[in-house]
Amino acid sequence: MKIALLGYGKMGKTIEEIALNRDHEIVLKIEEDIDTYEIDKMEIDVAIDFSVPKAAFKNITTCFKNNIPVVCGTTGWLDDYEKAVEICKKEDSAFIYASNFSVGVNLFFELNKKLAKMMNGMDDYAVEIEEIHHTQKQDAPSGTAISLAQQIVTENVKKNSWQLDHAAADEIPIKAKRIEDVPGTHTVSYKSKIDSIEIMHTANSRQGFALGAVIAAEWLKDKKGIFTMQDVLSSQF
Ligand SMILES: NC(=O)C1=CN([C@@H]2O[C@H](COP(=O)(O)OP(=O)(O)OC[C@H]3O[C@@H](n4cnc5c(N)ncnc54)[C@H](OP(=O)(O)O)[C@@H]3O)[C@@H](O)[C@H]2O)C=CC1
Ligand SMILES: O=C(O)C1=N[C@H](C(=O)O)C[C@H](O)C1
Repeated sequence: MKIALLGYGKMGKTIEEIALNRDHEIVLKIEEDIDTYEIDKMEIDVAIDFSVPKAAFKNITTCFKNNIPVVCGTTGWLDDYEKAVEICKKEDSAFIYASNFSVGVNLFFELNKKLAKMMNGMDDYAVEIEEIHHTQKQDAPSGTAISLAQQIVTENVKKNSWQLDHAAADEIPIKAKRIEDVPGTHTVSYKSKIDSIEIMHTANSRQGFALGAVIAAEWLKDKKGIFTMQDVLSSQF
């Protein structure tokens, strides 16, 4: 498979290593404005975007306009997600966005949904999310923490949204910590005077995110439409 890497930082480099080990070819590495590169003249099977929040929307939609399917892991640009989906549909292209491509985190998401369903109505417990990432991270809270919060909101009748730090009664507080070299740790806790319940996912490296993104790209290559990591994993496991 011929892969274009949109973003060649920590994740782009880890994805390259995994893609080469799985016999794919990296035909393009983009590190600046996508218009600088002549992607319309290139043969690309799939693009994988792990860039920066301000570049993701343009990168993704430029690929759709050139009939290139896109796997996107960049976080912090989701105000434009629906617009990207519309453009993908109009161009009859293919798209997967996931706040987290690791298989472990996607299992953790399922656990989070189950626990949220069980805790709905347990009013003595206060729910909170904490995420810890490396100090270079541009966005806060993390995309994964937002996904966890959205999953809880779907299950909990008393919570309508999330808020960084100080939350109102109908909001889930998210604490974002930045500590050097941490790849990504997420904790969901329910605390009462009597006891606490916590679930936690700790990434030990970036390998899990990168492997998940390459698996998603292999899955997406010849498809059309809008998909999620759940679609990918339910067809694999
Ligand atoms: N969904 C998931 O599973 C995961 C998502 N992420 C997300 O992926 C993104 C990238 O993370 P990470 O690799 O750690 O970040 P890095 O900062 O290491 O890499 C981002 C790269 O994008 C480059 N870049 C800047 N402008 C553009 C542009 N216009 N087009 C393409 N690339 C550009 C940067 O170049 P320069 O440094 O020169 O500006 C940099 O090399 C983040 O949003 C992060 O939250 C990370 C891990 C997992
Ligand atoms: O920036 C990162 O590094 C990560 N970003 C993603 C997020 O915002 O959730 C996923 C992972 O936690 C690493």
